[in-house]
This record gives sequence, structure tokens and C-alpha cells, in this order.
Amino acid sequence: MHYNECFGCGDDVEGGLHIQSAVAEGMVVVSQFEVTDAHQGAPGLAHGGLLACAFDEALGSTVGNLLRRPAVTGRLETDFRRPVPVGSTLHIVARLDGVAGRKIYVSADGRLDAEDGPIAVQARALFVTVGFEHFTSHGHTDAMQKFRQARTREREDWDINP
Ligand SMILES: CCCCCCCC/C=C\CCCCCCCC(=O)SCCNC(=O)CCNC(=O)[C@H](O)C(C)(C)COP(=O)(O)OP(=O)(O)OC[C@H]1O[C@@H](n2cnc3c(N)ncnc32)[C@H](O)[C@@H]1OP(=O)(O)O
Repeated sequence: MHYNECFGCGDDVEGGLHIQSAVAEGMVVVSQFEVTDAHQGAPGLAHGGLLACAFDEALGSTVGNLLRRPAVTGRLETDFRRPVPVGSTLHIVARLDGVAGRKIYVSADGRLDAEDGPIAVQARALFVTVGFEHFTSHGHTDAMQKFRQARTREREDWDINP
């Protein structure tokens, strides 16, 4: 499940991160992020802000896939444990840590080049459940319309009144 115009996961977004996420055994969500030249900060190494973006995506996708309710990032923390070279793939495993009212706690580990590779980045986030009016009142109505039409086509089942 994704929004095709999302910088993190949209298939057609030029220069986007093109992250793919899927629910896996044990109620975790696994995502892969391939680091290219376009993602550099220091020479040959991924930019930390982009890595944070990749984790925002992986964690947001975890909320979307496991809870199927609209939510936005309230807080995102990242620990950069090892440099992430251009040409590497981050294997991100994310989990739901808890829900308290509208607050949703998630965390993730990103391993270098293999599912059991060394941990390079870790992140924790608080997502906050919002109503769909969050997107219509703060965003663009036509973007929301496109999103709804895509969801209807794919018969996605969203809790629209959380
Ligand atoms: C259209 C369909 C929708 C689904 C779309 C899915 C499509 C694809 C699916 C899946 C892939 C998804 C991948 C996306 C990944 C990227 C996600 C992003 O980057 S989102 C953009 C960046 N984030 C923002 O723009 C938020 C801006 N902030 C706000 O709008 C508000 O501040 C908001 C909604 C977060 C909270 O505002 P309030 O007025 O509604 O609620 P208050 O009362 O302030 O907070 C509620 C509770 O949360 C705590 N809280 C809020 N922010 C906190 C913070 N920063 N730190 C700690 N606690 C916080 C508060 O203390 C409160 O807790 P107490 O209930 O009192 O216990």
C-alpha cells in the first residue's frame, strides 16, 4: 500500500527514494532502501537527513500497514551508528511498539546490505492519528481526491473515522 506521489515510496516520483515495504512474519514491516549517488551527503556516503526520511517512510508505512489509519509523524529520532555508503542497500525492519489514544509508537533498525548485516541506523517515532480532514484542510483537495480514487481502485480498507 502506498501513495504514488509520495517522495518516499511513489513509483513515479523522479528523484524519490522508491522504498518498498511489506508486512512480514512476526508483525514487522520490512523495507529496502537502495542508496544511490543522488542520496550523498559527504562524498560517497548517504546524507543523514535522507536516511531520516527513509526511516520516516518505513515507520509511516508500518503505521499504515499494521493499523490502517491515517497518521502523521509527530516526532522522529535517529541514531546513526555506521556510515552508509552509496551503492549499499539498507534493510529496515520496523515494529509497532504501542498505541495510547491517538499516539502510535514505532521503531526500526536498518542493517547494511543484508537482513543480518550490521546495524547502521536506528530510529524511533511517534505518529499521531488524524482525521482525513487533516489532509483536506492543510493539503490540496485534488491531491486527496487522487489518493481516495487510488484507494478505491485498490479496494483498500481504511478506517476513515479513527
Ligand atoms: C490521506 C490519507 C492518509 C494516509 C496516507 C498514507 C498513504 C501511504 C501510507 C503509508 C506510507 C506513509 C509514509 C508516510 C511517511 C511520512 C509521514 C510524514 O512525514 S507526515 C508529515 C510530517 N508531519 C507533520 O506534518 C505533522 C505536523 N503536526 C501536526 O499536524 C500536529 O502537531 C499533530 C497532528 C501531530 C498533533 O496535533 P493535534 O493538535 O492534532 O494533537 P495534540 O494534542 O497536539 O497531540 C496529540 C498527542 O500527541 C502528543 N504529541 C504531539 N506531537 C508530539 C511530539 N512532537 N512529541 C511528543 N508528543 C507529541 C501530544 O502531547 C498529545 O498527547 P496527549 O494526548 O496529550 O497525551
